[in-house]
Amino acid sequence: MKILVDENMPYVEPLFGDLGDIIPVNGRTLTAEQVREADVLLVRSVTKVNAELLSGNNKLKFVGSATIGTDHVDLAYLAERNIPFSNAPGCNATAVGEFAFIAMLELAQRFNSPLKGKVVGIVGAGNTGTATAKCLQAYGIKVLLNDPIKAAEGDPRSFVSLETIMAQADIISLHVPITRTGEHKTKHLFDEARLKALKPNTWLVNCCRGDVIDNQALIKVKQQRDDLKLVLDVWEGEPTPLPELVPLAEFATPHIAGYSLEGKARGTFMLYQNLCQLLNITADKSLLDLLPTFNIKAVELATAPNEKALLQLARFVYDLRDDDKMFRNTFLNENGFDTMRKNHQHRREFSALALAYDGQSEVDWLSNLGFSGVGQ
Ligand SMILES: NC(=O)c1ccc[n+]([C@@H]2O[C@H](COP(=O)([O-])OP(=O)(O)OC[C@H]3O[C@@H](n4cnc5c(N)ncnc54)[C@H](O)[C@@H]3O)[C@@H](O)[C@H]2O)c1
Ligand SMILES: O=C(O)[C@H](O)[C@H](O)COP(=O)(O)O
Repeated sequence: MKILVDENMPYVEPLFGDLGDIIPVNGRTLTAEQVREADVLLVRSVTKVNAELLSGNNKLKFVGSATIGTDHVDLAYLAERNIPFSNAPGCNATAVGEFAFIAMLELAQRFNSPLKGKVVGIVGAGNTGTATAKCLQAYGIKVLLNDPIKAAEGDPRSFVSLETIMAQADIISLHVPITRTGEHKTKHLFDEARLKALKPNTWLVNCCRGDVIDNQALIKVKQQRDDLKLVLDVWEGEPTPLPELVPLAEFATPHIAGYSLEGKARGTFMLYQNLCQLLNITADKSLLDLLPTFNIKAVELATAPNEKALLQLARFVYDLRDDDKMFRNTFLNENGFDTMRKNHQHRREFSALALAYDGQSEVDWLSNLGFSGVGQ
């Protein structure tokens, strides 16, 4: 069995090695010719999976995408050809939630404006939005959720309108899929009018898809409004963001909010489970065996951390400033965006770091935030 795999998918060999021959490919430049003889195709978000790519292959048994988003996949075409497909919903939700939370802590430190006490509006309350809310609520932050689709489905959480978020939130974090049609379409959900209407000193965080914000309009508005602070992980026109926009963001990264080692491993693992199920074989590998031990055994806390100390703890796990600096220095290089993604040293999630402290109840919130070992 020929298994064609995006070269940026970790842990393929230990998981799929027994199932067939693994052929790593560049997902961005993958051609129909390369795919012609594949039995299994495993992609990430940069591969357009459609008739143009697949029509020359009549033996494909499975397509998997180790991502949450499916906007790069023509699902109707796969269904028409009866080619089973699965993605990996939730695989990198914790990674994105922690990324957004850490970015907010970094902004708070940079502008000497504590996160504690602010109101955060989350637009899109699915896997990544909920993971972001979980971090914020663990830290005692008031969160407003906007998700008209979930609200209509009867999700029991409280939801507010986008207008309420615009009026009340100090920070807005975007977690919607990109959709271009329909009542709830998200393409340019933040257009010029909405960007202009952001209340003074709003922090806007985008870790979902670049085109949810009109990037040209964002440049225009941001040039007139220094009070707005931006965290941008995703960009219109990836892998070529508008060069004027990058310097306008406080933190700028090349679509790596979901790049935790755990998140990427989970994505590959979910595809492994789905393929095993399809082939009717037992999935006997374990996700836990894949992950290396973290390089810090435990951090002993003498007191419950204040916000500054919390950021220090978070930086043990992920120092966003490093990725931001590297991105600014390299995004204009040829293939700079993709090269940084390919060579990215995936960070760990909070759960990799064990904390030790004597008075458990004072730091319960740290385990709710995801750190392990607190009070054990
Ligand atoms: N930067 C990254 O590395 C990264 C990582 C993971 C996911 N993503 C992107 O983030 C998106 C969200 O991921 P997820 O796992 O949370 O997906 P999800 O499907 O679990 O949640 C998306 C939520 O958005 C809601 N929604 C849709 N349209 C909306 C609208 N107009 N207004 C408000 N809510 C709306 C949906 O009802 C859903 O609950 C993905 O589709 C993907 O594009 C990016
Ligand atoms: O949709 C997703 O899951 C994310 O956007 C994903 O993490 C993007 O990473 P890629 O698949 O491009 O490596």
